[in-house]
Parts: sequence; C-alpha cells; structure tokens
Amino acid sequence: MANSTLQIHPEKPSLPEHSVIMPMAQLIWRPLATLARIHSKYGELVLGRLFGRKILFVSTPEHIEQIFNLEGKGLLSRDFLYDAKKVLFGDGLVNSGSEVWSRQRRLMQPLFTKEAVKNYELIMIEEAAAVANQLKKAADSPINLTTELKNLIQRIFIRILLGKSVDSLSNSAELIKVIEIIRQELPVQLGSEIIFGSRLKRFIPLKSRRYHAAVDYLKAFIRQEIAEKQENPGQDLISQLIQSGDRATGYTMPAELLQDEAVNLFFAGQETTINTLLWFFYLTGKHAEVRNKIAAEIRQLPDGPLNAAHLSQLSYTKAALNETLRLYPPTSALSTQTVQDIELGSYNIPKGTTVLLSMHTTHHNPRLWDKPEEFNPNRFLETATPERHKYAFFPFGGGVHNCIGKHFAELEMLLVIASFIREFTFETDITVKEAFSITLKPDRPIVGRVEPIS
Ligand code: HEM
Repeated sequence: MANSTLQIHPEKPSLPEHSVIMPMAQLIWRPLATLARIHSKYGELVLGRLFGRKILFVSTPEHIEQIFNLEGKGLLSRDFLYDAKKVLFGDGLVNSGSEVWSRQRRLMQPLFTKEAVKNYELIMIEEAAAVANQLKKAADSPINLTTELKNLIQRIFIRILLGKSVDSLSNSAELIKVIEIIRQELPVQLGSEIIFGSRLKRFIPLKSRRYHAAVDYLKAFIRQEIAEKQENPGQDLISQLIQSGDRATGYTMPAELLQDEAVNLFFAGQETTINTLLWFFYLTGKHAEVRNKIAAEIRQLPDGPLNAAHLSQLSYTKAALNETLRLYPPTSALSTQTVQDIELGSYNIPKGTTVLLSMHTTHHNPRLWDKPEEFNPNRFLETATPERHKYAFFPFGGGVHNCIGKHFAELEMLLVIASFIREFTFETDITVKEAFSITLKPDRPIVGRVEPIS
C-alpha cells in the first residue's frame, strides 16, 4: 500500500485540481445535482479542492462503511465544524468535540431505544388524530399539508420535550416566531461559516442580529424550563435528561449541556421528520396504486385506538416510507475530516482531508438500484429485497454518529401516517422539485385534496 499521496484508480483518473473549481463552485448553489455530476463524471471516489481545502467525495457503500469504521476508531472527526455550529448547537450531540460527545451520547442513548420512545406514543397519536379529524372535515377544499405537518410535528415535539402543550405557554407566539427565524436563517448562517470559515467571515457581513437574538431567546426559555424541572420533575424529555446519569462514574449533565442538548434535539429532529412526511404524502398522493395498498393495509388494523404495537402489521406502509427516504433523504450528505493519514480502499488519504458522504448520490446509484428514479416501495418488502450492502441505504447515517432519534422518528412518522390514513387519503397533482438547504425539502408547499374514508 502506498503511503504518500492519493492515487486514483487507473480507469477513473484523479482530477487535476484546476478542473474541479467550476463543479466545486456549483456545489455551493446546486449541491445534490453537482455531487451526482462529480461522481458520474470522475468516478466513485473523487478528490477535489475548494479554497485550499482537500475534499474527498465518497459514494460506494464499501467505502462509506470503511469511513464510518475509521471514524469510530478516532481517525476521522467532526471537530472541524465546531465553530460553524456552536452558536446554535453549543456542545450538544450534533456539535460536541469527541470527548464530550461520547459521554453525552452514552447518557442519552437509553432515552432513545425502540422501547423507550414508546413512552411518547400517546402524545404522538393524540396530536396526529386531532389534526387528522380537522383535515377530514376540510375535504371540500384544497389543503396545505406543509403548514399542517410543520405545526403538528412542532406541537408533538414541544409536548414531549416540555411536558406541556404549546397552547399552554404564555409566550407561545413569541416562541414560534423565534423558532421560525432560526429555521429560516440557519442554512445561511451555517453555510457561510462552513464555506468562508471564521477567517474570511470577518470580511463578509453575514452575521444576523435577528438570528442571534432568536437563538438567545430560545436558549433563555429552555434554561428557565430546566430550572423549573429541576425543582419539579415530570415525565417530559427534559426531566429525563436531568435524571439521566452514568452509574459507574456518578456523572450527570450540567445545566449548560442540558440546554444545548434540548436545542440540538429540537433542530435535528423536526425538519427531517416534517420533510420526510411531506415527500411521503407527495409521492403517495401521486401514485394511486401505492396509496390504495397503504390504505387497505391500514384499514385492516383492529378498530379502536391506534398503538405502537399495530405498526408491525404495516409492512407495505413501512416499505413506502423507506422508499421515500431512499429517494429524498432529508439529511442528504454528511461530512467528516481525517485527523491523520488513512487508507481507504487502495488509496492513501492525507490528514486534513474533508470527506463528503452523500446518501443522496448512493441512494440514486444505478449500480445499486434498478431504475433508481422510480418510486417503488416493493424494493423494501422483506420478500422482494435482494442482498444489498447495509450502506446502500443509510438515511439515518451510520457508525458512531448515527441518528440517535431514528426509532423516535420511525415511530412518529408511522403513527402520523396511520392516524391520517385511517381518516382520509391524500391526492395531489402538483409537481415539485428538490430544494436543498440543510435538509432536502420540496421547493413549494404540498397542496392537495383529502378523500375521507367512511
Ligand atoms: C426522518 C427523520 C430523521 C432523519 C432522516 C435523521 C437523519 C440523521 C442523520 C443522517 C444523522 C447523522 C448526521 C451526521 O452524521 O452528521 C442524524 C444525527 C442526529 N439526529 Fe437525526 N434524523 C431524523 C430524526 C431525528 C429525530 C426525531 C431526532 C431527535 C428526537 C434526531 C436527533 C439527532 C441527533 C441528536 C443527531 C446527532 C447524533 C450524534 O452525532 O451523536 N434525529 N440524524
């Protein structure tokens, strides 16, 4: 194995650095199409350079698995993005340096197991059923699912996090306003930090007072909630985070980290879930055959209130949800960085290389997926699934930084889908395109009609 510079596979030659300047610039404006183009033009493992930074584009499941394994051994790390994310995410899981991260992850993991998240099923079902009932009554006019799902997922998350309904908060209007400001400005704030870095950013006036004020307001609000729950703990997620501790060492989370983790969960968990559900209803809204099969499966559930145990009977619905996550993974790419030289496949990758893993590219690779652009839930049915590498499909990431909220998200999405489709089916004839900011979303609202199920 060579131990010096990167050697590109003979039939997929290495990019001369100057030739990647144009595609790399386009990467900023049209990231997903550009990533796909870089891979289709230059190969499955491509080295480029942007503003002096070496970037390695990785898209094959075998290389992705190797990267995750090496990251687990500490040879790659996310620490290089720390400054970019710290304003909002502080030292929470999404951003903490390796040492803080591993202690926090160990403490929080037990609250997010498949069993543990079932504690939240009643809140999820209650909130989803209330919206489903309202929408069923609106059968005569077009509905905007984007607004409805955004409000619903926000209501569910606030109730789980705080143990109270958003309507019961005296500052609910202000809170919703600041959350919206953060959502709108986060992509620019984060993007500019990542692209320009703190050195260049000093000369570019992108700092938004509105954004910083909104982050301060949200953090102060969460601090106050933490103080209340330290006095009076409940069943909510903040109280559970307060009580979580490392038995071996007696370590519990300091209030500052608690605040950061609450903010991290808030922003990591909602956009991803909302956008997956939007793509799901968009795709099934346009594919009558799939929609009818899902409705038939959900109609077969026993009468009476829905519960998490019913979800094991929804194999076709789950397959359609996975197929949605394949086509439109809301977190479409991940980045990490080598902290020393590593070996990847038959190449040596130097220390300091930023590694970009694009699940969007992998999920659309025709070598891995037959007719990759087709919406075909059958690929995910157990009976039909061919042998497939575990990283041919990885919407929740992988390795040590895999999504802690995977079981939470799967439970919530299936309960929302089942609650809705018990009351109505949703049809749409609009056509939307992919819009990428931090998550992959439809470029305009998902509007359509509901057909009540009698
Ligand atoms: C469809 C829904 C979701 C998708 C597709 C998704 C996807 C992901 C992905 C790909 C990562 C890895 C990011 C990276 O490696 O840089 C991640 C991390 C994370 N997700 Fe999710 N997520 C979803 C829902 C949620 C929910 C509901 C929560 C919380 C309730 C959550 C909390 C987190 C956190 C805290 C991390 C950071 C984990 C760590 O680094 O230890 N996610 N998610």
